[in-house]
Amino acid sequence: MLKGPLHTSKVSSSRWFNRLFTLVYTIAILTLLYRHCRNLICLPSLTTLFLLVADLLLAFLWATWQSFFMNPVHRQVFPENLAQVANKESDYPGLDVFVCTADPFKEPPVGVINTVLSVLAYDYPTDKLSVYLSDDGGSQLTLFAFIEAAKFAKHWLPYCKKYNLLDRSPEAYFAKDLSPFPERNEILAMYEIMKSTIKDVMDKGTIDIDQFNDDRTIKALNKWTNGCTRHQHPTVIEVLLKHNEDKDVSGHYMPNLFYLAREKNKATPHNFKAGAINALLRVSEKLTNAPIFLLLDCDMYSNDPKTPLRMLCYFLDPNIDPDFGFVQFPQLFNNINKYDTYCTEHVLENRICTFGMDGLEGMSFMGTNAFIKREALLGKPTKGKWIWNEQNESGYDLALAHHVASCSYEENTKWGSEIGFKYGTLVEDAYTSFRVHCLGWKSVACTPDRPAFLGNMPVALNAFLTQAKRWYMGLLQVALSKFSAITFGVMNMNPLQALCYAYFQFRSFWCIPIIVYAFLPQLALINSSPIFPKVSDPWFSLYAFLVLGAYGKNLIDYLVAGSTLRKWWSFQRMWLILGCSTYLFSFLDWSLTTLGMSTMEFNVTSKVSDNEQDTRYQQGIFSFGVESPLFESINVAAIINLFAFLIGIGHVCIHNGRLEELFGQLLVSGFGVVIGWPIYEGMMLRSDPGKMPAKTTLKSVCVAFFIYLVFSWTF
Ligand SMILES: O=c1ccn([C@@H]2O[C@H](COP(=O)(O)OP(=O)(O)O[C@H]3O[C@H](CO)[C@@H](O)[C@H](O)[C@H]3O)[C@@H](O)[C@H]2O)c(=O)[nH]1
Ligand SMILES: [Mn+2]
Repeated sequence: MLKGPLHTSKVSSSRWFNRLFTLVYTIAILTLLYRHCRNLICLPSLTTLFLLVADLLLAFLWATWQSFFMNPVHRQVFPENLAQVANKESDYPGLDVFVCTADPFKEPPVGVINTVLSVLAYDYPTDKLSVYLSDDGGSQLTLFAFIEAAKFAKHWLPYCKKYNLLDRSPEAYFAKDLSPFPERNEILAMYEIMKSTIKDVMDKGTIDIDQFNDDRTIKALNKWTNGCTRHQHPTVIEVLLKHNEDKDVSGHYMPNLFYLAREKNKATPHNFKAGAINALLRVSEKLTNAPIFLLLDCDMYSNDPKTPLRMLCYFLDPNIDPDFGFVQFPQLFNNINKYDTYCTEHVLENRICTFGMDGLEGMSFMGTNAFIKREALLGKPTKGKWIWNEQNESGYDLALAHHVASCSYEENTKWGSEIGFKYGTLVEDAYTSFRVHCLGWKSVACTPDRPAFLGNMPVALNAFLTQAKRWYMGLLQVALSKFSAITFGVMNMNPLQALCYAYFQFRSFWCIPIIVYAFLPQLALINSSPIFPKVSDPWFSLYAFLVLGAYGKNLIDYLVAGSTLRKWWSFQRMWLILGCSTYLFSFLDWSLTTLGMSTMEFNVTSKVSDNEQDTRYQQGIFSFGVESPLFESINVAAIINLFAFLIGIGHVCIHNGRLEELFGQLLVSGFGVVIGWPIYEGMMLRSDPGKMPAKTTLKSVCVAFFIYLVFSWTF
């Protein structure tokens, strides 16, 4: 019996209010759908059909969203009680950390080094800790950078531990003006030298091996022969730091640090990040085989060295279910502005989806920041207490590790289909998580006050919309496959949990109702044709209830989640922007890929910062700047709304009695205009480099005019 708990959980008391709201709102939705069906039968029209389809989809997506509110759970961990189950550090299980990078130019190595150093310096027994860097760019430059990083680590780790620093990413640490310790300036100087050495090599783009005189470096860098490219190269595994051999400057052993570039050739699909993780799983199994691994994106540095102790509160709990599979920490970012302009803080995902799923079968895996039981990727949970194998201390077989990282290794195996991370989608994380939960594994969310990990989000609109397009296209691939949440999921997991997954998988479907409501009422308004009930009609109050209820509830959710009114407003704007662009284009991408007219591509998000864009973003100003079809569709919607609103005002001024009939449409287009303000500014009122390119604006005006003409004939 434990004296103090390792973790506790509490079901949120707000669930009763939410359940009641869901019930009342469901009745209102059904009433509206009844009205559409009745209208369609009595007075069939294309407009009613569009409204019915849009509202049916809204109802479906709304229903999936409700599942997060049915049983939210909040948990707490007590690492201070760990000593009861593991009284010495040598009782801790081994931990392998996987850090993925894919392109030294989009993901500058210095940033990746910061992530790696922040985990190498974890407060975890060094003989139990191994860090693997997966370099999917197969780049000599990255390896070079890490040879330098390994040298710096021998100074950095003892410094962190001596002063018990909280910030163990050097960049984050030096950015803060903390009270200086005696060695601070010396370490800072070393860090700056490392940075400039790497920068020089990056600027040149090649490495002159002759300049080195130590054999180990020469041997490692010589693995790149002339014909090597990022798409064609042999497996490279380098042991950069070896426990039991490499010591830091204070004489303590270092954790292991491995560099891995799996073999690539053009004939074998490499399956993007999922392929990289699977190679990591196999290689690490041959080298250190820790029972738990932590997966990190290269820009997600650790912000708290005690994080592994928090996850141990679950893994070491003697009473934990044997089907317990992973602990997910939230994805938080350190560059979000106070308006959350692009809604990249993901307030609802982090504060509602997380706890909502945690109370069902467990938080979904997010691609990074998760500590996962190795077994959870190898098959179904086994019954009985979890027993792990001790790490392989007797040395390891590097030749075997090379073998399992080769292109041909996965041929005719279950890797990617039954075991490891799953292939066939651009969102290996959401899909693998879904399949793992379907097998019966459980998970929890761990949300300490001090963020466990911090990363960066894009600060230019096109970069974010493109990144999100990749996510939603990937999710669509799952939604419309035989592993869809609403078919396979409902049959293989708690149906509410399946609905949670459906909420993500079907997100692109938002584009249909959003586009219907961004164009139909407006075009009808331009043609002075009413489509909503008159203000005096009792049906109008139903609409009013539905709209106010949805927006009001959403605002409450935002505020209860600890966010602000301003951020909520940005969310409303981005929801419509995504609906008119990203969601729509992810459908297009999905169609082209499914028809075989385009191949699936994982475009790595650039982590290079641009000062001008950063400044603009911090001021809450949109960065458009580049020509993009994603902007065109947003502009067209904005133009139509403005035009409709002005014409609508004209109609009601000329014909006194029309206000009652057209009120709903005026309101919708007026809302469009208010919410679209930054877009009008970008098109007409700004002259800085972040404005909307004139060519994009011009194209949008032409398309908007064309749509106007077509609809003028139909109404
Ligand atoms: O072929 C590839 C492509 C990407 N990556 C790595 O994958 C990570 C994520 O890539 P990024 O471009 O940063 O994508 P994001 O959209 O920011 O990533 C989110 O979405 C991904 C796909 O759903 C998840 O894998 C990530 O964990 C999640 O943070 C990065 O570390 C990359 O280096 C690879 O290792 N190999
Ligand atoms: Mn990323």
